[in-house]
Amino acid sequence: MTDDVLLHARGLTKSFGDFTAVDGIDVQVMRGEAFGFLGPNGAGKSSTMKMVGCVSPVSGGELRILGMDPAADGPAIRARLGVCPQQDMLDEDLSVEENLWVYGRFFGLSRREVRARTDELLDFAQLTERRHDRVEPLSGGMKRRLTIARALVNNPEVLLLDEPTTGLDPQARHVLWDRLYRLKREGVTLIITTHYMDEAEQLCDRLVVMDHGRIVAEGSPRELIDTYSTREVVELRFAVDEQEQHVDAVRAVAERVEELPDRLLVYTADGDDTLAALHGRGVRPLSSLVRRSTLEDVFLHLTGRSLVD
Ligand SMILES: Nc1ncnc2c1ncn2[C@@H]1O[C@H](COP(=O)(O)OP(=O)(O)OP(=O)(O)O)[C@@H](O)[C@H]1O
Repeated sequence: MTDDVLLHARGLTKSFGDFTAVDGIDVQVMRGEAFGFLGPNGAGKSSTMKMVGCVSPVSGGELRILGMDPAADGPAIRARLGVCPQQDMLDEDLSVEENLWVYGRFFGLSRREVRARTDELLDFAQLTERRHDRVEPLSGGMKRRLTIARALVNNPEVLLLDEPTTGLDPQARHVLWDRLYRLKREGVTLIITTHYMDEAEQLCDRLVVMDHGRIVAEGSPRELIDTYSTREVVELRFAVDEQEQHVDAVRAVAERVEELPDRLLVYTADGDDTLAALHGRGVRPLSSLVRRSTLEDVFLHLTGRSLVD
């Protein structure tokens, strides 16, 4: 294993009694990467992150972080990690800057070091003007940015982000993504869990798709889409109760069709050609939309289910 491998997992398993939440996964994350775990709720992403964050013991298999074993070297690993858990866990009665101070002191930084770092982190989190405000009334996006700033207090080499934008509105998500791009440019390795395919596509250089504790595919977003989907997808919506009667005609012109309750997804290299062929066969949907394939299509192909089910 080289120094460039920041995370190495082989057969990594997490069990809760008889239940196996993470079922023997193999993963390698390289220094400087933005690496994602994409999967629906319950896939085992948080359980994996907690083992990587050294807050939950490994049940089986091998795990090395920064070349060290969490069972033996937990504190040494944690000192070089930043962790953003799913819940912000800020001290809401303290001010923005006090939250950073408390955390810095917790990491054993001197008062002087913490204060110097605070200015930098408030600037990074775009919270300088709110530094004296109590945390409680801040928006969800601001609290998330403060949580990330707090996780950066110890200048970590790796930042773990568990569902970083869940619950945020679109604008707040984009601000947060922008901050994460910046960290990536600065060389921080990002390990991200998400059930948002657009987040995985935007942020991740490489990712694994997880389902029921297992990895079902691995690659860059582009590679996964090229391997498991077609270039384009045509979405067809029909009048109530009419979808069923068109399915055979649609299947006759496309190699793959997925039936969702409210629409048909037609997988094709060229959406406009497919629409013309459907028209020729007398298929008249209420609406049609041609779009490019996404990781959502990859997940549907691999599992037969939608990520947001
Ligand atoms: N402490 C626990 N005890 C028992 N079962 C657990 C525990 N923690 C997680 N699980 C179960 O393990 C499975 C995986 O949970 P996990 O939180 O890792 O999934 P996830 O992919 O992160 O989903 P989510 O986004 O909902 O957190 C779920 O079925 C969950 O109920």
